[in-house]
Amino acid sequence: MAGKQVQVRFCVPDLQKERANCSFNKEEITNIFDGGEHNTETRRKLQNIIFSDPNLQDPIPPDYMSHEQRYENELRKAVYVMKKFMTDPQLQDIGGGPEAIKWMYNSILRHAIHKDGNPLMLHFGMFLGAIMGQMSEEQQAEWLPKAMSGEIIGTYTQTELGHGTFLRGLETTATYDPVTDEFIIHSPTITATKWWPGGLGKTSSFAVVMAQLHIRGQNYGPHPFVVQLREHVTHASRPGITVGEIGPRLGLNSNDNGFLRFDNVRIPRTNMVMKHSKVLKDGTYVKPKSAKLSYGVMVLTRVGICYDVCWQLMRATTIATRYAAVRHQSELEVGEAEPQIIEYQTQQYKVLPMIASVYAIWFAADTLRHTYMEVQKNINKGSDLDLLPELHASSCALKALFSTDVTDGISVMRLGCGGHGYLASSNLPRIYTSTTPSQTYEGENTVLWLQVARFLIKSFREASKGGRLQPSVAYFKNHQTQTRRITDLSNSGLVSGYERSVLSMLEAVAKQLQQYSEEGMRYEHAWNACSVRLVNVAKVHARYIVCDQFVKALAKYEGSSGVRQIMDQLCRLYMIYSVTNDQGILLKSGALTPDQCNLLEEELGELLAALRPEAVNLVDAFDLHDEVLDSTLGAWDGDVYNRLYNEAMKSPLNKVDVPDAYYKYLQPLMKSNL
Ligand SMILES: CCCCCCCCCC/C=C\CCCCCCCC(=O)SCCNC(=O)CCNC(=O)[C@H](O)C(C)(C)COP(=O)(O)OP(=O)(O)OC[C@H]1O[C@@H](n2cnc3c(N)ncnc32)[C@H](O)[C@@H]1OP(=O)(O)O
Ligand SMILES: Cc1cc2nc3c(=O)[nH]c(=O)nc-3n(C[C@H](O)[C@H](O)[C@H](O)COP(=O)(O)OP(=O)(O)OC[C@H]3O[C@@H](n4cnc5c(N)ncnc54)[C@H](O)[C@@H]3O)c2cc1C
Repeated sequence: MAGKQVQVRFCVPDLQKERANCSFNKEEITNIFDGGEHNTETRRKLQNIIFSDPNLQDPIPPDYMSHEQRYENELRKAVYVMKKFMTDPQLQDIGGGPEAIKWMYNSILRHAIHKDGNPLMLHFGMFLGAIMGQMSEEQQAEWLPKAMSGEIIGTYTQTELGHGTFLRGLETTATYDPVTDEFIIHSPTITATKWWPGGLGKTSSFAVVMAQLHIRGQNYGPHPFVVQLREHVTHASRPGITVGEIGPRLGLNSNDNGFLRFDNVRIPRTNMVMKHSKVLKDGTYVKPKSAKLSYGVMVLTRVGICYDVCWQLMRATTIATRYAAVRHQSELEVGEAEPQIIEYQTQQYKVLPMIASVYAIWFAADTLRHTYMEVQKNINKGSDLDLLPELHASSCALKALFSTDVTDGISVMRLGCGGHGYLASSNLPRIYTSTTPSQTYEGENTVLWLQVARFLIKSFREASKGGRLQPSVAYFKNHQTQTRRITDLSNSGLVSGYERSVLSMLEAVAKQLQQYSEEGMRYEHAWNACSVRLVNVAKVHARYIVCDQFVKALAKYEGSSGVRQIMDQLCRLYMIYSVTNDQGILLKSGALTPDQCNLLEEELGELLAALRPEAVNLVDAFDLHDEVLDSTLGAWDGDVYNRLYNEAMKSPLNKVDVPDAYYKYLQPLMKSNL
């Protein structure tokens, strides 16, 4: 248990001092992030088993491996994990088997096993997600056992060379042939080549393929189909299939992201993924309740990404906070001992708001997950889909906001560790390169912001007519009666300040849209001409959601008073950090005055000072195992300098005193200059 470990494990004196006085029950916080005591226990058991298994160690640090070695090493571990979970009696005790594998790959532990991506990620994430969320019961009975056991490995292939964002522009076709009861999957152009899917290059034998459904010359839009790409046993690509890997990326280089082309590949009609839309044998198309239901896997993954980036921020803040307590630099008072860098207010301003952000993200992600589950329940019951626009807008807003906040936050954590933060052994560079693509995949963020803006403008117009509003925009109903100024600076006052700012921004942009329309501009062009403003208002609305959810989550919290108190402080910090960052917007909308901004800035300084003594305890409470952190700067013991030195010794260049390259290049140069 983390609390007990504190008593017995070695750590450097600086961290001992930090840990000596903790005002709250760390274990209670650990349980929040695990989703309950039982989950904490399960995770710890799992990590004890996984991290003591020599087969899951890397033979050399992955940074020193070639492209092929990295892929092979991660695939080896992923397959080993699958087999181990199926057979190891220790794991059966804690609910082993396929469900546990899925559980683990959708938890923070996957970042510990696979440090730079994992060839089976898309299999466990989106392929299984498509089977479970998009297939009929009959189809699930056929495909799920095969996918769960690893008999088939799949991925989700949607993006093409020519189109990622604009789904309706996909060029891959699935043309129904009623004579043979088959679909013909085809890539008509170079730009129709599927491009990017994880695990596609060399790993997957099957794929869910998004293709334009054509029946008797009519295009019914993008639909998902299951296509076999590689032969059983030999794994050779099948006739009509051209498949391979797309080459090195900024990060996630073990994912074998791939390309895929189809040359009139025939699949049975029943391989169309048919929970929502169907094609009958005679070619009749059965419409879904909503055309957007086939986008459901993307929505689920956007929810998953909110958690995933939260875990990445937990890792980065743990590393940077512990390092800030161990690192001494400069002088606060002339002639005095060099202080821990965490004593500098500017350093506190780097780490503490990011620790608070972890909580903010977690609570908002949890609410989003519940909305997702409610919509799923309604879909399965066949009841109305009223909440679908809410789910779409909120999942777009939170995925876009969190992926940006966390990527920026990790960058701040790296800078907060000075030069050592730039070392691969700090793990901050890899945490960064694994997180930044979340701003692009599963919907490029600007595009998602524009989807949110579309929802806001629609809702704003609905509110003016006194129409029904979705939960996240229920506050629009007051928009005509409210004065803009807020008078109290409490959390609920600040949330209200955000509401008023969104409404003020919407009013202005709606007016501009209207004006362009009156001047004869087509709506789409007017929209484009206003899109910078539209993105801005979407961002402020997203921040409003997160602040609102944080306050609401604490209002419901029933734990100990110590934890409650520290979370109240973190919530306050998150609110003031957000509002002061956005003060230009809140001032412009008239929600705040400059004097109020000054008061908030003063309070921010006081909060940083109040939370400073708890910083290390707060990140300890995330309970991240050293293997999850994988960092010279962030390990629990704080033995930073020995770890840095030992890691440097692993550089292959240090195997010999004088490398061959010296004799080849430098020596001739140096000799010629003698
Ligand atoms: C512990 C918890 C949970 C565990 C979960 C596990 C999940 C795994 C998590 C793993 C985490 C991390 C690993 C990630 C690995 C990376 C994988 C990356 C994979 C990919 O990138 S796959 C490809 C993704 N591609 C995209 O996202 C493309 C983006 N584009 C689109 O989504 C759409 O094209 C669009 C931009 C939304 C536009 O679509 P379209 O042109 O059709 O629509 P319009 O703009 O015309 O709007 C029409 C109308 O439809 C509404 N709408 C659009 N989309 C949806 C939707 N999904 N749902 C509901 N409604 C939708 C839109 O609002 C319009 O409505 P309106 O007319 O205004 O009423
Ligand atoms: C690491 C990684 C993993 C991936 N994994 C998968 C996977 O497993 N399966 C899969 O199918 N795909 C995958 N993708 C692809 C990913 O989903 C797309 O890259 C993403 O959806 C963005 O699409 P795009 O690349 O076409 O960008 P584009 O849409 O071409 O974006 C380029 C620029 O154009 C702008 N833009 C585009 N449209 C608009 C618009 N309507 N309004 C305003 N601006 C616009 C964008 O904001 C952006 O600035 C992955 C990508 C990455 C990086």
